[in-house]
Amino acid sequence: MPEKIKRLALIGIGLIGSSIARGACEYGLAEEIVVQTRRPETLEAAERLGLGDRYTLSAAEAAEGADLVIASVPVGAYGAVAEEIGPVLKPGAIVSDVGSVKAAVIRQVTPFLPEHAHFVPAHPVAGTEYSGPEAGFADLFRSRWCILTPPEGTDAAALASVRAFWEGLGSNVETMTPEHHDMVLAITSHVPHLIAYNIVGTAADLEAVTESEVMKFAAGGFRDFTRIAASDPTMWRDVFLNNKEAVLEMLGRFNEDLSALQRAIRWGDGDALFELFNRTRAIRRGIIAAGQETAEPDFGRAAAAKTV
Ligand SMILES: NC(=O)c1ccc[n+]([C@@H]2O[C@H](COP(=O)([O-])OP(=O)(O)OC[C@H]3O[C@@H](n4cnc5c(N)ncnc54)[C@H](O)[C@@H]3O)[C@@H](O)[C@H]2O)c1
Ligand SMILES: O=C(O)C(=O)C[C@]1(C(=O)O)C=C[C@@H](O)C=C1
Repeated sequence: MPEKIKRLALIGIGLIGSSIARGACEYGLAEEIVVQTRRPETLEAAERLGLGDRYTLSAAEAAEGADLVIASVPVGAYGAVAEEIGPVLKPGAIVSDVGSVKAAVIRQVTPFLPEHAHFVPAHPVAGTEYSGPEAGFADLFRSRWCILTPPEGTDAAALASVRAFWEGLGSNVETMTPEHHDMVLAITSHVPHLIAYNIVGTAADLEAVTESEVMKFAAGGFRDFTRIAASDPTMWRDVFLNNKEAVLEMLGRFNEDLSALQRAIRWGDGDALFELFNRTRAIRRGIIAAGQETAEPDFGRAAAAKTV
């Protein structure tokens, strides 16, 4: 059991912030939780759901006197949050985030934090296509990776404290550089989302495919793409704008491999197609065998449905 955080401030209380609140409460990780969000309606929803002990619309008020501040806002908004909370952070306060992109968030946040505070960037690699405080659930992070990307010279005790917090939520914690994180996540998360947005957009644009037909025949693969393509537009706009280089690099590789597949189809090269499909099937089976995924993933839908 990690040492309890005395005062935990949560800035932003959507899917991720509210899941942290629920998990921290369920696993007894904090003595007091202060919840902040910008919109009164969202704050009221958080209060109705009992996600914290105190509620405020001011990030500075939430962060004042907090031992650990975790911001869970869109990737493009962390700088503004840091600017607001920087002046009120107490000596030794730890600031963290959950952004899906790391280098850009570190660039935004660092200039606004005082010397006496510690910044430990984090990214829980767990989510769903839902957003808002109702969508969260305590076990979202259980058995999922949480990647910490501490800048050089990060205070060891602050790093240990953030690691213990995420382990307390059930995550497996790994550390890496922000640049490496952004490259890995570009291919495992960001490009897959772009592909989903693109294929659903293309299908919807095709004249012959009316919206009702898209829904009517969306039973298998396409339906899975529509789930991903339902993810929050603000969040994903910010991810692509802030991980531009890595995404463009991975898209280049992706396009080359897609052209090779196009060529194999054009020239009837069944062996090339079979070899790739066989290899990718083995990858999926390896993931299931390693216990990282069930054969029929539910992506937290059952848990989210209970709370909505
Ligand atoms: N959704 C996922 O699957 C997932 C997974 C891991 C990490 N993340 C990261 O978590 C963060 C939050 O995502 P989420 O899914 O909880 O989103 P969400 O839309 O459910 O919640 C976002 C929260 O940020 C607040 N917010 C929105 N714009 C803001 C702004 N300009 N300034 C201050 N606050 C603002 C909203 O009021 C809300 O409280 C993002 O950085 C995202 O990259 C998301
Ligand atoms: O399961 C989903 O719906 C997700 O998209 C979660 C997912 C992912 O790509 O794996 C999305 C973005 C986050 O930064 C981390 C996790």
